[in-house]
Amino acid sequence: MIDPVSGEHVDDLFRHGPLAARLPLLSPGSLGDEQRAVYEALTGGPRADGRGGPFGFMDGQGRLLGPFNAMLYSPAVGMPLQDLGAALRFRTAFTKREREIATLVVAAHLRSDYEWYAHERLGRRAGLSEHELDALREGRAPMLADARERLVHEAARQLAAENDLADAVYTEAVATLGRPALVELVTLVGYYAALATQLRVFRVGVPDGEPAPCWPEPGGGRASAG
Ligand SMILES: O=P(O)(O)OC[C@H](O)CO
Repeated sequence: MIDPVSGEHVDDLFRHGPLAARLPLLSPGSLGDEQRAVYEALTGGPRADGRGGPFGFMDGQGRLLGPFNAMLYSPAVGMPLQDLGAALRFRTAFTKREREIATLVVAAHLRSDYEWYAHERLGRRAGLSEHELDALREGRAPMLADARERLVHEAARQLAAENDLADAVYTEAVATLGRPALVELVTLVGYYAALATQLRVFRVGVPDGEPAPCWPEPGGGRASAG
């Protein structure tokens, strides 16, 4: 979409401002007790250990990047929010590929640069191929041999695009995944949509020095990365 005043692509506007211009990064030394507890849950929890992932969520001064800085501003919400994210990352019944397919569908649908940046790396580590990642980034269905993965993709796509599931997909999801996993999937889509909204509102981009993803133009071309 073109901004009528500046003539720039609106999606690109979010990339050009200084990182976290709207929500200054909080230094570890400035945190109160409740903020410190959230900080320690994030930096001492599963995201930070060997299973945590290959993406940057802390800068050289120990300040949190991505959606995690915002969690410090409201520890009352930030603490359960980070724990919900950890539950979705580490404690569901999904395979890593299934989880990252669903997450990347949301990131691509909402064109969330940081979310894509982080989960593209997690998806690659979970075994998603470059073809599969390209298809997900471009909003296409990847060629998935596994029936469960195809269902996770279609359900996540429908949830992200329509905030609902049609009866046919719902029925197939219950039969294939089971009700507990379907509850987890609906929650996962809502969680990453919430983070993507925060990232957008607070103008949080990818970490310094990392390339932003190339989103497709509405007509089928590629938007330039900022
Ligand atoms: O809750 P996580 O661990 O998936 O982290 C948030 C993402 O990295 C970015 O949206």
